[in-house]
Amino acid sequence: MTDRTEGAAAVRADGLSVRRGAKAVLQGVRVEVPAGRVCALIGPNGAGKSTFLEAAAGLLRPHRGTIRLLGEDPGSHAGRARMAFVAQDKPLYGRLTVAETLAMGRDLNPGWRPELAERMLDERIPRNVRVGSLSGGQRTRVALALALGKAADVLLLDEPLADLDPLSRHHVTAVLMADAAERGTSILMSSHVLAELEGVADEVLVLDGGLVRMSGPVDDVLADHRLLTGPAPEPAPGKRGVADVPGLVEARTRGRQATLLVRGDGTAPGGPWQSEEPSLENVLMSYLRSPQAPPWSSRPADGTASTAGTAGRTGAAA
Ligand SMILES: Nc1ncnc2c1ncn2[C@@H]1O[C@H](COP(=O)(O)OP(=O)(O)OP(=O)(O)O)[C@@H](O)[C@H]1O
Repeated sequence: MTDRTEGAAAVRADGLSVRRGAKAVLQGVRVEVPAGRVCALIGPNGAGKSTFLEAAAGLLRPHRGTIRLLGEDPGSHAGRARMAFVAQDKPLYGRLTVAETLAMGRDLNPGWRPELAERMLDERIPRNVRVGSLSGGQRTRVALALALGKAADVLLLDEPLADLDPLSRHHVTAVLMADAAERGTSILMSSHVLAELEGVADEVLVLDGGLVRMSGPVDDVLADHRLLTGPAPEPAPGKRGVADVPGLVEARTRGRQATLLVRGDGTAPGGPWQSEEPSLENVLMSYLRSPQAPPWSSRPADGTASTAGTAGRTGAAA
C-alpha cells in the first residue's frame, strides 16, 4: 500500500452521479465503504447496484463527482491492479477449459495465487471441460476463482450467490470470509439473499432509486433499531396511533397483532409491547418496503439525511 492510499476507504463516492444513456442512474451518491470489511450492497431491481459496482471497477465514468478505490482512480492502472470485479453475467471465454481459464488468470496477473483460486472450486467442476459446457452456478464458481486468484485488495462482486445452490452458497461465502479474515480483503457484494447476509456482512449499503438509503456497520444498524410486537391500539379520535410512534420505520398489522420497526429505543402507545433486537433481514425488508422512511447512516459524512440515534417520525406502512 502506498503512503497516499494508506488508511483510504475501500470505496469512497463523493457526489457520484452516473448516467446510462440519457438516464441519470446514480444521483449524487456520497458514501464510504471502509477497507478490510465485507459490505453487502442491497436494493430492489433497478436500484443502481450494478451501476455503482461498475463505476467502482472503473468501467463507467462519473457524470459528476468522484469515486475512489483505496484512494485510487478506479480507471487508473493502480486502481485496476488492486481490484477484481465479477460482473452479474459472469463473462468468461466459453471455448476455454477450466484449466485454461485459470492459466489465463495466471498469465494476466503478476500476483496470481493458484491456491486462492482453487478454494472456489471443487471436484464437481472438472478442470478439463470447456467453460461453455458448465452450468450457470459452476461458471459463477470459475468466475469467482479467477477473481480470488488475482489476490486483489478489493473484490467487487455483482450477485455472486444468485445462481448457486445452498451448499455452494455456503462454500462461497465461507471462502470469501476466510479471504477477508486472512488477507484483509475488502469485499463489496450485491445480493438479494438477505437471510444469508447475517453473519457474513459486517457493513451494509442500501441503494434505492440511485440514492443511498442506508450505510454503516451491521452492528450499529441492529443496535439502533428495535422490533416491537404487541396488540395494535384501537384507533380513536385524539388518541396516538402506531403511525405517530417516534422513529417509526414501518408498522405492519395482522389482525390485532402489530409489529413495528423503530429507530432508537422506540416506545409506542398502548401495549404491552415486546421489544427485541431485529434481525438484519427485518431491518432491510422494512426499509425496502418503506421508501418514505428517511435514510439511515452511522457516518455523518455519508450522503444520508440523518444519523444513527436520531430517531424522528418517519411514517408508517400497514
Ligand atoms: N446498459 C444499460 N443501458 C441503459 N440503461 C441501463 C443499462 N443497464 C442498466 N440500466 C438502467 O439503469 C438502472 C439501474 O440498473 P442497475 O443494473 O444498476 O440496477 P441493479 O440495482 O443492479 O438492478 P438488479 O437488482 O435488477 O440487478 C435501471 O433503471 C436500468 O434500466
